[in-house]
Amino acid sequence: MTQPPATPAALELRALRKSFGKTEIIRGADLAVHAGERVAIIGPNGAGKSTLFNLISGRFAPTSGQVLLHGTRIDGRAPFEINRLGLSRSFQITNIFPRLSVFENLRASVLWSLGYGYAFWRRLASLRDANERAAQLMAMIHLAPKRDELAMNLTYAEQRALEIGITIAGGASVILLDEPTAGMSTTETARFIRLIREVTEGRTLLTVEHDMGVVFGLADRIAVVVYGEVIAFDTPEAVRANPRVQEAYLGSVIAAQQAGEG
Ligand SMILES: Nc1ncnc2c1ncn2[C@@H]1O[C@H](COP(=O)(O)OP(=O)(O)OP(=O)(O)O)[C@@H](O)[C@H]1O
Repeated sequence: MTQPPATPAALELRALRKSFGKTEIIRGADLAVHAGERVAIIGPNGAGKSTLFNLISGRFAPTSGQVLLHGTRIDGRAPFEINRLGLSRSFQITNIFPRLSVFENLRASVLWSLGYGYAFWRRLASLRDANERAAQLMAMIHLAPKRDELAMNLTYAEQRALEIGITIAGGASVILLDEPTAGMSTTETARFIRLIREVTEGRTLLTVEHDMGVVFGLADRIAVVVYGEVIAFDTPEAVRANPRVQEAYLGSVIAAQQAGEG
């Protein structure tokens, strides 16, 4: 009997390498993320985490190796093409239009994802669909009470929630979040982790994160990047107990956090 083909990983990196000039920053990274998994990428400063995100989202082309989205090669493609294939990235620097309301921001993202500008004959139907979808998104990110508030007048945490709404507006199956809770208070962070869990339910999430509380609260698996390589990719418990990770990174981070708390 022939085996049915295995479902491809939602996102896969194969022997990925990236050099800037003569300096190799990503040195053969391998990673396979299952559909529906939430993965945090951690590692010391300068390890190459942002570069990996830039390679995955199409900002940089790799020097060699492959990036696959649901089995389709996306390395070297333009960011908007990768977005159309179902991968959406949110930045620390926001994509929000400050002078548009919450609802208008969401609707603009939905319309963009529908290719509104190119299908004006579908205008009325699209607009109705977009309004409905924007309203759904607004409820998901708990900003319905702020429907008509200009984005510039939201609190920082609300702006980050809106950013997540914009990121998922197109229905992407794979979401990349860059330090989603950076700059938030402890209470806001806890609330935001719950929000991220809710809105990414059924999707695949990759996040770059420095806050170990967020990492251990959010991730099903953790990828540890050190010096341009994925040195461990496992459950939070296994990563925490991994001697190589302890030595290369986590030992010092946990010690620093404990010293900070003490
Ligand atoms: N466009 C670029 N040109 C040249 N060097 C770059 C470029 N982008 C990143 N680098 C270098 O690549 C290395 C890895 O940077 P990267 O930002 O990916 O690390 P990181 O793990 O995200 O670090 P951090 O945790 O501090 O954000 C750094 O030495 C950085 O200077």
